[in-house]
Amino acid sequence: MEAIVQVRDLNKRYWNGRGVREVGFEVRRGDIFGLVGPNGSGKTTVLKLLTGLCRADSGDIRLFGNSLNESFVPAMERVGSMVESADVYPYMSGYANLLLAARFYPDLRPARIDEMLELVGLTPYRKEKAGTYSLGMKMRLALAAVLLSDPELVILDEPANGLDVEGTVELRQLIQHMAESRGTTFLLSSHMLDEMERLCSRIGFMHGGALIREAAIEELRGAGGLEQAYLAEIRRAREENAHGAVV
Ligand SMILES: Nc1ncnc2c1ncn2[C@@H]1O[C@H](COP(=O)(O)OP(=O)(O)OP(=O)(O)O)[C@@H](O)[C@H]1O
Repeated sequence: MEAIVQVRDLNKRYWNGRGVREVGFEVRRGDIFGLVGPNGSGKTTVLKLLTGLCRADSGDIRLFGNSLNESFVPAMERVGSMVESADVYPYMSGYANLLLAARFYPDLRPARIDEMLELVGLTPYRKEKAGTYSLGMKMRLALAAVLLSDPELVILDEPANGLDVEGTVELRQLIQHMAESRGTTFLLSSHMLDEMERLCSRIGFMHGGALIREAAIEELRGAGGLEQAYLAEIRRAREENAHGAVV
């Protein structure tokens, strides 16, 4: 399977000395790759580096084979992302928000906006100002904007944040449907281990700015599940840290 995301020796150090170091992984077409790890372990930083929201100190990022440094536009044109914020314009209706997002894609069929509103369950609220939406509804609207252009790679930071149970299940079904039917590739981060176990095909464990393990979900399920593996990995990394190992 074609590698859609290739990350090698990625380093980013913020002014306070924290960030990510020597991160490397690959995501293949149709994979649903989940990054998990404690608060501050570097998940969002990796996703920000991959979407050009911040610049790496060193390392190589390739999306669809195009280097982010050398060919940013070809690397990003088939990517949809929602990292750090699910921004919506509060004084515009849900529909108008999507209309605004659609201006970046001149070839988009107008009906696509209605389809996306239906997909994320916002059709009944399409005329209401997005400022009146709940957190979960704003998340759904932002997700609809990400999916408008039918991206081949979707990068989402904590996508289930603020979603209710039904919304979480719908999001999972939507992601799985897109991965299976269209071969859409997903790179996600989340703290919801149960959800990640149900959804993802591969998991990357982050700790202290490093990617400490990568595993197929079947391997983790066979060995007692994601939560158990997660706790064991984090404990091991902390112990190694305490003994002076670089983690
Ligand atoms: N703009 C910034 N300036 C300085 N330090 C930062 C900045 N952004 C992140 N950091 C630090 O880099 C480290 C990684 O943060 P990051 O947000 O990537 O972690 P995370 O795994 O996404 O955390 P969470 O699960 O809490 O969202 C943390 O120690 C954080 O304090």
